[in-house]
Amino acid sequence: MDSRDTIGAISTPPGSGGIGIIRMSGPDALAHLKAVFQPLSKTCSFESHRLYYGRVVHPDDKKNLDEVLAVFMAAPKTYTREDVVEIHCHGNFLVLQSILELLLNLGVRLAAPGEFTKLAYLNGRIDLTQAEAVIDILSARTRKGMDMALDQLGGALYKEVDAIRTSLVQMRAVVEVAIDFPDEDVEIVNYASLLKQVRNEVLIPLEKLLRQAEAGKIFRDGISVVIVGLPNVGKSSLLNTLLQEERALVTAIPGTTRDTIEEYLDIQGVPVRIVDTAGIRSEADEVEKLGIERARKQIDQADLVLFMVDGSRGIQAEDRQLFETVNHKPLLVVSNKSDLTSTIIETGDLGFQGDIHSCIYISAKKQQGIEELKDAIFTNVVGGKDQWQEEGCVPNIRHKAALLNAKESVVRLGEGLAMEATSDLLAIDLQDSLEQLNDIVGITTTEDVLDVIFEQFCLGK
Ligand SMILES: Nc1nc2c(c(=O)[nH]1)N(C=O)[C@@H](CNc1ccc(C(=O)N[C@@H](CCC(=O)O)C(=O)O)cc1)CN2
Ligand SMILES: Nc1nc2c(ncn2[C@@H]2O[C@H](COP(=O)(O)OP(=O)(O)OP(=O)(O)O)[C@@H](O)[C@H]2O)c(=O)[nH]1
Ligand SMILES: [Mg+2]
Repeated sequence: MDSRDTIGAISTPPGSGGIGIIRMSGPDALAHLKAVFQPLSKTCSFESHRLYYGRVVHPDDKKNLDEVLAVFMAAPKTYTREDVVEIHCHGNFLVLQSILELLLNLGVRLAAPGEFTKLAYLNGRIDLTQAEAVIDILSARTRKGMDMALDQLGGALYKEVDAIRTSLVQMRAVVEVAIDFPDEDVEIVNYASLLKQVRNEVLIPLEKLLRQAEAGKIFRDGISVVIVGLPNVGKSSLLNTLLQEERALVTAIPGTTRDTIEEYLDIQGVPVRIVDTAGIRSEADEVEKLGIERARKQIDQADLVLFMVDGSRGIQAEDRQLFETVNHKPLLVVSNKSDLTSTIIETGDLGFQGDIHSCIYISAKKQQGIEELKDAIFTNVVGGKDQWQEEGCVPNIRHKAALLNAKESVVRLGEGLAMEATSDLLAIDLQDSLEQLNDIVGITTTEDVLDVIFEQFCLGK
């Protein structure tokens, strides 16, 4: 990436919206704006961080491309720390494309996905965890996920990792003095106090972050829940009730759902991908058979299976046969149509080993028992509400891998201190753990890791 060129992109999603924004960053951003922008006020001096009203006009034929608001933001107080220009157009993708094309013809380079945010990171406005938080914000599917990402964007994770880093740097200085003056009479390394510092300032905070990564994982990554059962038990009705929307066709004819249907749901902050499937039966036509194949694939990938039976009919031989084929997955038995009769479903009769809470009685049609079902899903995947007591930032999978490596070195360091090992040995473990933490915040992160991170962005961010 040549820091001297000026990049540009459409920063709003394709499609129509109220406003669409084109963004440029780089030393020529203002010159390019001046080339295409015709102010409608007499006093347009492009003062930094001021919106100006005007038109974008083609420099050659003076064709009016749109009525816009434009802003110039002078470096370094900008998103990228370079000069930034935004042109706020009407939210029509054709308008945005023609203006972007004009700018590209003037010499602007089309930005790579995430390049604006990468500049913000490379120019030191944010650290790598904050850049990653921007991705999480764009992809958050629940308010809780959003809140977690905003905390991280605010530097919550950076601060915790940085505090541990500071402590390691301090200890390294002590140990290095000892390496430089090996014959010093006074004992430079106080093993007992260093050991205490390692435990309190490094090991305990590392373990806390690792616990938070584990507990928060579900809110970050979400889960996949698939509704499985014989035809006509009410699977699609449940999907519709959960979504509060007539998403799937519901009829009294068995075999209504042919393809799998997936949607997203927020269950107490957990992003849940919920999949409705074709009812599974042996005598199925060609199309239905393909649907059943798809259902099987979804079951394989699912974190949780909702095994639905028609409670008004009780458990049938076919239910039992189907159950055997999904019994290896984590599952909840859902007895539907509780509005008709209140048969007690013996989950043992299915061959189910779970506890009695594993059968939930609902009426998808009358919307009864739905909250209980959501609670059961939440408890099943989070393992009871008590486990999510700890607040605080949630390291992602990349951070977690580095934290585990850091912990390994720190444990070794602790052992070294307990044995009063030589300073150069201690220094190696100190350095190893420090490097892992440097990787998290992006001090020493390699180019290929950065590529993987910033490729996840969409264009214009
Ligand atoms: N129009 C618009 N809206 C937007 C953004 C944007 O770039 N443009 N954002 C981004 O995509 C987000 C806001 N994030 C931003 C973060 C930092 C700065 C920024 O200029 N920071 C300067 C301080 C500016 C000041 O103090 O006035 C800095 O940190 O030095 C701007 C936007 C969401 N909304
Ligand atoms: N009384 C009653 N009827 C229900 C309930 N849920 C679904 N039904 C009815 O059961 C029939 C089948 O419902 P669907 O939701 O289409 O069942 P499905 O499991 O998706 O069926 P397939 O797609 O064919 O596998 C429809 O006539 C629904 O109105 C319920 O809770 N109570
Ligand atoms: Mg259906």
